[in-house]
Amino acid sequence: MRILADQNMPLVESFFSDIGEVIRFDGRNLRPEELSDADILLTRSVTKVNEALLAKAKQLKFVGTATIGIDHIDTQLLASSGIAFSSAPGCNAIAVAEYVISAIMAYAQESGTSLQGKTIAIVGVGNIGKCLAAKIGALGLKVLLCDPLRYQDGSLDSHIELDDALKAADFVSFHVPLVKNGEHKTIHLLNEARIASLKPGMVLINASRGDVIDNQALLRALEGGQALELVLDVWENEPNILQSLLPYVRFATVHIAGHTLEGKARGTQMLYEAVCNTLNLKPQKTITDFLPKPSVTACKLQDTANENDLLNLVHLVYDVRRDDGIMRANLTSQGFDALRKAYPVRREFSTIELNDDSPISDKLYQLGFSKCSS
Ligand SMILES: NC(=O)c1ccc[n+]([C@@H]2O[C@H](COP(=O)([O-])OP(=O)(O)OC[C@H]3O[C@@H](n4cnc5c(N)ncnc54)[C@H](O)[C@@H]3O)[C@@H](O)[C@H]2O)c1
Ligand SMILES: O=C(O)[C@H](O)[C@H](O)COP(=O)(O)O
Repeated sequence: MRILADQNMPLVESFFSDIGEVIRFDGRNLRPEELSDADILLTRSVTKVNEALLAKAKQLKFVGTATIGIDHIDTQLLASSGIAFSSAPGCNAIAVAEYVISAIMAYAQESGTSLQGKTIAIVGVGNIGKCLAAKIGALGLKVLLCDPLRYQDGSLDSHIELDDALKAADFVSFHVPLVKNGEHKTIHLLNEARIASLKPGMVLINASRGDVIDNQALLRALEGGQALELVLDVWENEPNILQSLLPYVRFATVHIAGHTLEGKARGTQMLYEAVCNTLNLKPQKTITDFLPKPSVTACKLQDTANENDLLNLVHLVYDVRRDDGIMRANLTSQGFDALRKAYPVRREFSTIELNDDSPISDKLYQLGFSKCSS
């Protein structure tokens, strides 16, 4: 069994070496000939799986992407070709939610803004949006949910129209899939007219897909003096992004919101389970067999702990400004993809255990920190 796997996918050898020979490829430059004798193809988001790529595949049984987004995969083609397919729904939802939390707290700290009573609109309330909504109340933010599809199918009790959310909220965070056609298309969901309608000074966060915001229209608005705060993890036309946006962005990162060690490893595990299912094998391994122990695993909170300590703990685990600094310092010399490949280790809040008897313990648990096991 020949298993082709993206070079940026962790733990493939650990999970798959009992199933077949693992051959690594460069995700942006995979050639159709490389698939001629492949049985399994494991990608991340940068490989377009389409008719041209599969032209020479003769024995492909399974295609998997260790990501949540599937806009790079022609799923209809796979179905009509009898090739099993799996993505990794929710694998990095916690990582993206923690990215947004870190960014909002860093913004509040830098601007001297109190978050108490401020409003966040979450656009797209699937795995990530729900995860974020469950956590963000710990910061005192009021949550508005915008997801017409989930409201229509009855899985959401409340829904605010996007145009109303954009005028009302203090923070707007996008968590929609990239959909290019149809009634609920999301390409340029935030178009020129909607950008013009944004509440002045609003904090706009995009960790979904770059094409959800018209980047050129955004740049024109900013150059024209529109007052906006921006947190951008995703960009139109990655890896060749519109660099002239950068000076206007408070926190800019190279599409790494989902890149915790746990988030990426969960993606690989989910594909391992899907391949086992396709091949009628019993899965034997989980990420806990392979993930390294974090360097900090517990903190002791005193009864004097306060909101400042909450901020410090969040940023002890993950401060988005580390990644913003890396992007600004190295984008021109190293390029977008190289920075993604060399992404430093990042762990999730849950890797830290905290005692339950401090004034901020419950809020930190809500954000995702763990309770002391002893
Ligand atoms: N930056 C990153 O590193 C990163 C990581 C993971 C996922 N993502 C992106 O985030 C997206 C969302 O992830 P998810 O796990 O929450 O997906 P999901 O499929 O669980 O949820 C997406 C939600 O968006 C809703 N939606 C669709 N069209 C909408 C519209 N026009 N307006 C409002 N809501 C709409 C859907 O009804 C659904 O509830 C992914 O598709 C992916 O592109 C980015
Ligand atoms: O959709 C996703 O899951 C994310 O966008 C994913 O984290 C993208 O990362 P990549 O596959 O490009 O490493």
